[in-house]
Amino acid sequence: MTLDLASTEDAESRLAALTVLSRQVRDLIDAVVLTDVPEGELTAVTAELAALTERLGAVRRDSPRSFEFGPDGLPRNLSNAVTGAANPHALPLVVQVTPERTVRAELGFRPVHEGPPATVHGGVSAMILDQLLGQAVAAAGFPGMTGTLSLRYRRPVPYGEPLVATAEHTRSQGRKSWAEGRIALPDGTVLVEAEGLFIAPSWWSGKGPVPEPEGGAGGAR
Ligand SMILES: CCCCCCCCCCCCCCCC(=O)SCCNC(=O)CCNC(=O)[C@H](O)C(C)(C)COP(=O)(O)OP(=O)(O)OC[C@H]1O[C@@H](n2cnc3c(N)ncnc32)[C@H](O)[C@@H]1OP(=O)(O)O
Repeated sequence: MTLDLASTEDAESRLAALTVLSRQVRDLIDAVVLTDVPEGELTAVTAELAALTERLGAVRRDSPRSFEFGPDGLPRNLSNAVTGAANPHALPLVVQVTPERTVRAELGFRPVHEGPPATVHGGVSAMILDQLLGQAVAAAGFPGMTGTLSLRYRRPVPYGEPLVATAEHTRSQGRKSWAEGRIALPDGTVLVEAEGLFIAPSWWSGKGPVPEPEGGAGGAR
């Protein structure tokens, strides 16, 4: 097999442009949440956005990009809801694997993540920790799907401030693996902590039928 370097470069260049677009859309989302412009301006911007949405939809995939290997040989998921640089919904969380095979991410929430006043929505914190714990079991060599995730919300999570999230694999038994993690202030004060059970599905080892997601397409992660 020969690698078509020109088309690989083209694909990477297009993905870089998609990443820049996603960043711009994040800025747009933030602007929408905080805007106080008059109604006429809201209506005018909405019309422009409808036109832009139509342009982007002119050529459409059936489902988001899934796991793939980047030019560096490492797996990536540019469309992931938490880590995907090419998904405007994602923070995106940038997760580092430590030499001890634990995981760590520096993060900052934004007003768009607000639940209670001046506080990050608890479901958003849960989403971040689900991803981080999942990456912790994967980094330890035991990837799986979330079976259970339990959280203890110790203090309100602020947005607009630097935070640190960490997680580590704690044990495995058969197809089940457990991990713990937390979101903390830079001084180590824990705001939310989580424990999760991750299960390597029977169908990964060909021992069971691959379930169809309820409601049709869109099940790929
Ligand atoms: C291309 C390269 C890729 C590289 C790779 C990189 C990885 C990069 C990391 C990504 C990190 C993503 C992190 C986000 C992770 C999500 O968000 S995953 C999405 C959320 N979770 C889901 O959608 C899971 C939905 N549930 C399922 O698919 C299935 O129920 C499960 C959990 C896979 C289990 O299915 P199954 O394999 O058929 O399990 P089954 O044989 O029935 O049960 C096995 C055992 O587990 C127990 N069990 C089953 N379900 C549960 C449960 N929910 N709770 C507790 N126990 C359970 C059973 O009781 C049984 O126990 P034992 O009898 O053995 O003691």
